[in-house]
Amino acid sequence: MTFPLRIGTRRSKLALAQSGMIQRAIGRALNVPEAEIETAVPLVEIVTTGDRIQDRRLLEVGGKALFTKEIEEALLAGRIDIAIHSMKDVPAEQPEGLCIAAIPEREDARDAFISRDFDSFDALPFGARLGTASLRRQAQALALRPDLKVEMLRGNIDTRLRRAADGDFDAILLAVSGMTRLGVTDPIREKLSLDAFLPAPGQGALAIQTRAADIDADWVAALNHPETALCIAAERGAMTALEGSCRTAVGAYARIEQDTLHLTTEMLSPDGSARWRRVGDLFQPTEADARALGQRLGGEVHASAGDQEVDPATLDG
Ligand SMILES: NCc1[nH]cc(CCC(=O)O)c1CC(=O)O
Repeated sequence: MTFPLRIGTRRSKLALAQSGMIQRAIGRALNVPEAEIETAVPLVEIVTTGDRIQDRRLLEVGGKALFTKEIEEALLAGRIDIAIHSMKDVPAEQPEGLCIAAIPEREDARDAFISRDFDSFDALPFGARLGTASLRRQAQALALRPDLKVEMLRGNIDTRLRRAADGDFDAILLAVSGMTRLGVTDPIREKLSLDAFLPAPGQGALAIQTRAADIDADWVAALNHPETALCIAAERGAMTALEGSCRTAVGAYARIEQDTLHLTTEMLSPDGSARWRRVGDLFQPTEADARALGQRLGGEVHASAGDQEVDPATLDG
């Protein structure tokens, strides 16, 4: 790989924060002097169709692909060399010619409880208003507290935090990782348990996307965190089998302890009244083993949930 190594990024604060982190990590891995990083590993800002569209309904029709299309085109056309995505927003299949070359060490995978007036999820009063755009978080919250009134909360992290601070909701839920990367952790009142709020597949991890031909580039191995990659293989195996998307209440979380990978995966009905969960272990798995475990457990969950597929509601995250 020759310099410059151009990182394509959206202009959102979160995208810029994530791209900046990876820019510095690549600089360190390739021994680029601090003063030369901006020229050796430049950030190239790309405005996507998703960023341009103001109309919510059009965004819902186009889906998340609207936020990645121009970036992937720029990779394929050779205008940029690297793109960084939140793993949980990356679809199961990569476009022809592109790949996820590296997965850096995962941040905290938990969901955060944010509230102006209440210290914890359990402290919410009867009938409290909870803001989220995620069907998974809605279902998991209602499974514990069917009395809560779940309301749609859209927008970027700053917008959502402002609405929580304004008291538009009694509480909101966001990924700890996004807030940490933005450097705004003060509003977190509680980090929710991984068991009750089993995260979305890939939550807290980043995906480093390149052209398939660059998969063995020298910086790739330096950025990849093998344990995280194993966990993500398991979680995304489950996601694929569950046909998980932003429109289903699906969770999957894997961790490695003493060489053993532990995977939990589940699906819930949107109102949280039904929950199908499987757990499994593998000792010293390869990525293919981890993916196969995920597919098997996800397939079992999918089979148990049967026809009770969740309604394709207009929720995401
Ligand atoms: N659905 C939006 C989204 N996609 C990625 C993140 C940040 C968390 C991550 O990196 O996994 C968020 C915000 C959130 O869920 O709070």
